[in-house]
Amino acid sequence: MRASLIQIAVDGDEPVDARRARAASLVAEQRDADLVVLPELWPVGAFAYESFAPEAEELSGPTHAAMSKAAADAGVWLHAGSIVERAPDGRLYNTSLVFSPSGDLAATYRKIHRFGFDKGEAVLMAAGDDLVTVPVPGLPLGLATCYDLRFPELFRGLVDAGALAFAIPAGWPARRGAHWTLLARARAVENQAYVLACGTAGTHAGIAQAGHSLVVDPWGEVLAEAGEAEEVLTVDLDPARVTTTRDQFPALKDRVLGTSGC
Ligand SMILES: NC(=O)CCC(=O)C(=O)O
Repeated sequence: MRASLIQIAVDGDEPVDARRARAASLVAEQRDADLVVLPELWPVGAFAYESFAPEAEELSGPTHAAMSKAAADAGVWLHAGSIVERAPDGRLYNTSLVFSPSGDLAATYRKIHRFGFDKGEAVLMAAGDDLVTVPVPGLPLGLATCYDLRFPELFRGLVDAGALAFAIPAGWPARRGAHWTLLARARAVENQAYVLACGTAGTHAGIAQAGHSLVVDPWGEVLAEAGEAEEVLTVDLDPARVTTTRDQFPALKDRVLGTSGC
């Protein structure tokens, strides 16, 4: 199984429509991949809070249309990163869209842990409350978004739901780049699962992005890591590696339920 992570640059001076068209053509080029992953809120920028409401879309909006076509053109499973979703009740969500190779919307995930404490996403958006896995053949994917990476209990829940890999789109700032790589490896090691962590490059709303998208195997080894600039990271995954890791070092079986509060 080949995965491509598209670490697209999200710069404030590029119009959203132009970036959407650019992302669609980058996805459509990934015909050799089985699975393609884009970052969090790449149309608008994860820290461009003032643009959230004006650029919010319905689930069936312009990003859905462009990504559905791109997935079908390339014939890939596409985790299209996330959009600012305007729900029918008017609330905004940070919502990930996953498309099948025929371009059908296979899953959505509304980010559970919102970033910003008492401002930004945490006050502008509503929180999701559903764990989501996607039955990608051979490699069931658990979904999480950016700040979710700091909450290990979410990932345990995804493992219990059958995930062998986690897809984590992000808009992670450069100033906490060390946390990004450390936490991505930790989630892989403790859950004995692949981590596909796709961030953004560029600078928007004055926040330089970390880049450094990475793919980590179930033993915690970094298989590939991007630099700071826009880049497509391609890596071959072996789903059997998850089961052999879990069989040969069966730490997940030693969990003592009830001690973690979940
Ligand atoms: N968009 C985000 O969720 C940012 C998360 C972040 O900056 C952090 O966890 O640190």
